Amino acid sequence: MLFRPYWQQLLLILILSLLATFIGLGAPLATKEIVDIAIPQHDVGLLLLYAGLMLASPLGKGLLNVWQTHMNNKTGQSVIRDLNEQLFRNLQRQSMAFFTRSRSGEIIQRITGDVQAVQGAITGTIVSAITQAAQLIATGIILVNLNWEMALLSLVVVPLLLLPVRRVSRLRKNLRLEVQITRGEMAAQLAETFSVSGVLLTRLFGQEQKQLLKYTKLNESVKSKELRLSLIGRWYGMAAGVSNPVGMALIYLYGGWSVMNDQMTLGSVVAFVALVGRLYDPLSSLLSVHLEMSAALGIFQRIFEYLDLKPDIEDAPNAGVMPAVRGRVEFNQVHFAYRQGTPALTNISFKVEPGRMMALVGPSGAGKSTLISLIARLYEPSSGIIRIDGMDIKQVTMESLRSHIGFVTQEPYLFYGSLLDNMRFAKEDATQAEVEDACRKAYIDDFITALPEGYHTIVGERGHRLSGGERQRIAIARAILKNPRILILDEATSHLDSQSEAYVQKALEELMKHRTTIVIAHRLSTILASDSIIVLKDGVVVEQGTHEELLIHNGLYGLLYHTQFAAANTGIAMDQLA
Ligand SMILES: Nc1ncnc2c1ncn2[C@@H]1O[C@H](COP(=O)(O)OP(=O)(O)OP(=O)(O)O)[C@@H](O)[C@H]1O
Repeated sequence: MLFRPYWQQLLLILILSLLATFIGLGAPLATKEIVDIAIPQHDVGLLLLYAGLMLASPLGKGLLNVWQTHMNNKTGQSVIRDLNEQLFRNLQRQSMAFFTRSRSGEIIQRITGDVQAVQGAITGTIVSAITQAAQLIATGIILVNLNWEMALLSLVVVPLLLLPVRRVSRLRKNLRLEVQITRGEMAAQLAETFSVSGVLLTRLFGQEQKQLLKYTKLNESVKSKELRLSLIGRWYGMAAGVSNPVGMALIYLYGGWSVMNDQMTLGSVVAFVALVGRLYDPLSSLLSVHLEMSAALGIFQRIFEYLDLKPDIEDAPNAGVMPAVRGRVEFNQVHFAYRQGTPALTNISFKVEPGRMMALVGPSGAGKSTLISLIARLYEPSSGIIRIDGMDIKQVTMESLRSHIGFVTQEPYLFYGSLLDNMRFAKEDATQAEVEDACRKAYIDDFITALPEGYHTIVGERGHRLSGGERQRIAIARAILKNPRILILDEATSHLDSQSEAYVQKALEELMKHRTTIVIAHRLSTILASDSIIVLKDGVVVEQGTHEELLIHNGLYGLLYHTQFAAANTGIAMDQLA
């Protein structure tokens, strides 16, 4: 499948190999003529001719080999490039659920390590198999023509080579797979241990030794398995090496006896022995190709598992582009579960009119984050419909849907790069002026321009050089730049100092203007500013209405509200009280 686009190159390689093989066969045949004809007949001219042929033949073969090896590598490298790209593409299509159940280090290892592990098999083995097979066939034909009895005799050793192959290849396949799985675990551990949060956690809990031990164990296991892998290969190589002289001895015995009885010329025997070498070489190479391939097979399976991975959420076949919207958001009897049997959301229904603001409140784990993630189709409801301006979000492309939605999360992520690049993630072609304008509206422009490198300041992998409040305002500026109709906000629970808090609050007010906003609210001011409130508990809407209505009702919201008031001065967020 991977080689299909390169069939022309493969054909050319095959032709080049056949040509090289035939040209290479000239040397032993010339030996036969020299021994049988030129020397006995004292023909100097013929001797010179065949001697010349003996030189020309390897030269021609060598030149063709250089070209063919280049073609081999080119095809192999192209296949690897395609494989890498296809893996990347397919990973991009996967749903959030896939990434929450995978370890990021393992994903990286699968793309880099696994592809690297089969690189040898792709560039070297698959293509060299063609060459070796060509040489085997060409030599075989000539041998049969020279003397078919001896040709048969030379095959006596073949079973010796073939017998252990099955067992050896199964052993190697399993071992190679185990090595790759262990390497995946190592990569995952590396990624988790050396992430900023991982390092912090390890240091604070003094777990360095324990982690080192875990890593050492994995490392040691890779070493011993690699050693076993190569040892198995060596034993097999030795068995193959011993079988060659056995074949040669048989041929000399039979050939010598035939010459003594004048049934064969000496030249034929010499040429035959030289040619048999060319039969055994590709034969053992082919078998090593087989071994190499079977070892790589397990890894290929892992790669194809990733290539064939079907995304949980895909665009409908007839999905259209969501046009400009006014921003009416509606949930109709929506159910959702991360795992079957444990519902995270049950029968959720509500409407938010364009430009209005709805607050989500409720205890921790109630399903607030889950609910907002469904709007951008990060997860798929098990039943029910979510509509934007009356359009079922499943009937439009995810790209167009998400282009109308702005997300500001509690832990805004910043890629490694300049602040400007990070801002342009929201709008690729934004001019510097547009970026600055958005930052001004998000009350972060002053801070950025005061930095020595201003908008060109590099922010770390997770923006760790910035404080929580600054990061949030950057995220808000990013959303302003994107200018979506629908805004989804997860208000930070982490406490900012009152000045940062005021800045973030002002930035948010700017951002929410004229947009439909759904906010996971932790601050009373946000709740009071909302047009409607939904109270979630255990994935169910327990109360729904305006602040006044809910207060009169005096249920969970009433409780939350009063305790919030009581705690207002101590700065405890609403959900922590529930
Ligand atoms: N990826 C996931 N896989 C499985 N279960 C999950 C996943 N994400 C969340 N949950 C579970 O779903 C439930 C709802 O979680 P959710 O994060 O939506 O709650 P929340 O109301 O936003 O809580 P908080 O205010 O503490 O952030 C929780 O019981 C949580 O453990």
